[in-house]
Amino acid sequence: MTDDATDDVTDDAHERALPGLPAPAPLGTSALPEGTYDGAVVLVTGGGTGLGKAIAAEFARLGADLVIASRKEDRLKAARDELAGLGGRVTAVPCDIRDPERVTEVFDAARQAYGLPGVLVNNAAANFPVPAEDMSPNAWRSVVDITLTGTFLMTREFARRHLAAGSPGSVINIGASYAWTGGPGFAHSAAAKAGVQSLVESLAVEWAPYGIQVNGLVPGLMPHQDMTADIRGNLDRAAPARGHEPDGPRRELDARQPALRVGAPRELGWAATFLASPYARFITGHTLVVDGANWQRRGLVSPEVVTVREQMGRGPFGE
Ligand SMILES: CCCCCCCCC/C=C/C(=O)SCCNC(=O)CCNC(=O)[C@H](O)C(C)(C)COP(=O)(O)OP(=O)(O)OC[C@H]1O[C@@H](n2cnc3c(N)ncnc32)[C@H](O)[C@@H]1OP(=O)(O)O
Ligand SMILES: NC(=O)C1=CN([C@@H]2O[C@H](COP(=O)(O)OP(=O)(O)OC[C@H]3O[C@@H](n4cnc5c(N)ncnc54)[C@H](OP(=O)(O)O)[C@@H]3O)[C@@H](O)[C@H]2O)C=CC1
Repeated sequence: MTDDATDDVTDDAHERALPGLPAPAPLGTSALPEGTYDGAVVLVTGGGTGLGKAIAAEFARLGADLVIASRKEDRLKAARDELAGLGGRVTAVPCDIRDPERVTEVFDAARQAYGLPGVLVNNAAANFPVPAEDMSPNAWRSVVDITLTGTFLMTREFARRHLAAGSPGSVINIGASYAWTGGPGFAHSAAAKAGVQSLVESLAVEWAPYGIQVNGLVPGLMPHQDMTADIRGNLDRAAPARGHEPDGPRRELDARQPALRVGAPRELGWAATFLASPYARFITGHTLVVDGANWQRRGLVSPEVVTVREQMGRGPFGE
């Protein structure tokens, strides 16, 4: 199984003789002992694509049985076959996390296959760039319902079942740093991710007495082949490709990160396997950011202001 991001420092970094942050360890290696997740069941929403699949892969390498859940059955099945090659068993369950009944069914299917998942990774989310003044009520609802309400429904079901069973569990919510900074052009997603962040802090306290950990995990820019056309288009506008390797490494993206490289999806997977492991049992209510310090990069004088409409190549409002 591959992950898409480059391990190399950029051409720009070479030109400027700066190394940037070191490349990650090779795909397929792990800091955790072999078999750390033997006998564990890990449920990953959106585990059929992108970062969710990369997270699922790292749990699988350490012995976990996986349940992956999302709406599109074809992608889920392809990912199931790919992930099964890593050792553990994998079950794919079609589910729209906005629907509480479907959410119940995912947990029923997981229990039937392997038992109650001990780890839940709330990775599924929705996002597309749109100026706020153009956003329809349904566009807002769709992103907030998937990203925030879906995360809550999954987490609530997970906790109810663990509370009833008297068993411990670990929840990891995948966030985004614009929960803290705001996300111009992504007002719906940024607001939803701020809500997801808040859930981490509320629920960690509420459920620690029962043995349930709730943590956040925030990826920086981690391009992958499953990125939606909308998000990819946004990146292309922000950092135009230099004209070759359309699906290859994007060195112009690397040059815009303090690390002088984007993140590799496996770097997020490694962080997730640590947070849910026996070596992180006193960590709860915490959000770990895996972004090479990109979100702290700002100054009193920043690049010239370009409105979201201009960034998106849209005309003036109302025309
Ligand atoms: C600053 C830092 C930078 C950083 C930049 C990098 C960002 C990093 C952070 C990344 C965060 C992520 O979550 S990345 C994850 C991205 N992945 C995904 O989004 C995958 C899932 N997405 C989807 O399935 C779809 O995109 C989505 C629309 C959200 C959900 O599908 P649904 O079937 O529920 O909804 P639909 O019925 O199709 O559409 C619902 C409404 O949304 C509207 N809508 C849909 N796409 C639209 C669009 N592009 N522009 C406007 N409006 C849109 C439709 O017209 C509908 O409104 P009406 O016409 O009024 O009815
Ligand atoms: N890639 C990046 O650089 C960054 C990503 N993130 C976060 O990382 C996470 C993964 O993003 P990424 O892998 O890039 O994006 P993807 O678009 O690849 O993943 C989104 C996943 O969510 C699933 N999903 C969407 N809607 C629903 C729904 N209603 N019910 C169930 N599943 C759903 C999709 O599957 P399906 O369509 O089959 O339902 C898909 O597998 C997200 O939380 C995102 O916000 C944050 C910052 C940066």
